[in-house]
Amino acid sequence: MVKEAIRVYARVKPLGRRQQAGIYSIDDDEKSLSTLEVIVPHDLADGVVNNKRESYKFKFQKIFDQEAKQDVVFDSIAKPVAECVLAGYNGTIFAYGQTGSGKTFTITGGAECYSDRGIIPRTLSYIFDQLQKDSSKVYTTHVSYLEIYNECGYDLLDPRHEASRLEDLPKEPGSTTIRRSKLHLVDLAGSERVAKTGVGGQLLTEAKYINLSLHYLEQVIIALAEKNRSHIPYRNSMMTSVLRDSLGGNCMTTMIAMLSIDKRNIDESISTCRFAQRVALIKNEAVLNEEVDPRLIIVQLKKEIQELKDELELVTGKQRTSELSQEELLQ
Ligand SMILES: Nc1ncnc2c1ncn2[C@@H]1O[C@H](COP(=O)(O)OP(=O)(O)OP(=O)(O)O)[C@@H](O)[C@H]1O
Repeated sequence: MVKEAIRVYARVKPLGRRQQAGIYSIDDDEKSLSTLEVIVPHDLADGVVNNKRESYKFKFQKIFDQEAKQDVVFDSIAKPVAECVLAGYNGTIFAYGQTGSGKTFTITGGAECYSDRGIIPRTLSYIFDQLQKDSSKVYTTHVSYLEIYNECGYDLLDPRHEASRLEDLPKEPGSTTIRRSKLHLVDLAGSERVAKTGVGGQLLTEAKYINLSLHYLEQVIIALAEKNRSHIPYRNSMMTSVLRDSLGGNCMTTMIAMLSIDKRNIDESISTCRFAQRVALIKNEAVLNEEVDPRLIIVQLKKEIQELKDELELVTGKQRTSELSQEELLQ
């Protein structure tokens, strides 16, 4: 069993041409955790004397700055998780942050050039490369691509694109393998509050669902970070039900906090960092998912029975039939 806290990384999205950077600094220590310091200057509109905090410091496993390329992010964050999955542990990587902070770019990738591909394509090709190299084992893989929209699940690999209930969505069972592991690569919805989005109609309904499911995710995180909490409210939303194992369970989990250091988005970035610090308190216990395969046991038992039958026939000279007698059938 491997007991370790959820690993929390941060990635700073490059500034757009018209954006102005807020004041921040990164203290990237190779040997220990990295620190992000965000400075929010006092606003004179709040009065000359005010006690608002000016400097906020947050610790991360590592912080990827605006220059960080996709291959570096994959090597540091996703490769170790893929290695664990190949060894038989469950793994999850999820990206959290406000709209436009780079979650999809990091998890799926950008469409402009091949080197912009993100964690999903890189992890899949890495896993399949490793499977091909290892001829000593038999591997079975199941892939599902799930979208949760307004509390309904959609299997994106199913051309019918119909809404499904959680029980009906494809699972990754792997029941014929001896070691089975699940890998979740998750791109969450934007984390900003409904009030800030200023939308109505269908978009408002969507924003409310997003807020609600992120709210339930937050509740689960808070409950998990508290010591001695016996009830964790996983069943409140589809997302927390799906991620149940990944959060506070049998999984090696990694979170990427996506930060936009544009001046206007500093408040949202600070709230993303606060959320990340709570997530970093959660400890998961990953166990090797090793089990005896019932199909292999049946094959082994059949072989043993045949050998015993042959032996008996040799000793008694009588051939035994496997057909049941009338008496046995009636029992
Ligand atoms: N590290 C990066 N380098 C270059 N471009 C980036 C980077 N991160 C994000 N972008 C670009 O910024 C834009 C917004 O990013 P993205 O769509 O990934 O945000 P998001 O957090 O997934 O937003 P939403 O919550 O709306 O899904 C995209 O055009 C994306 O290509």
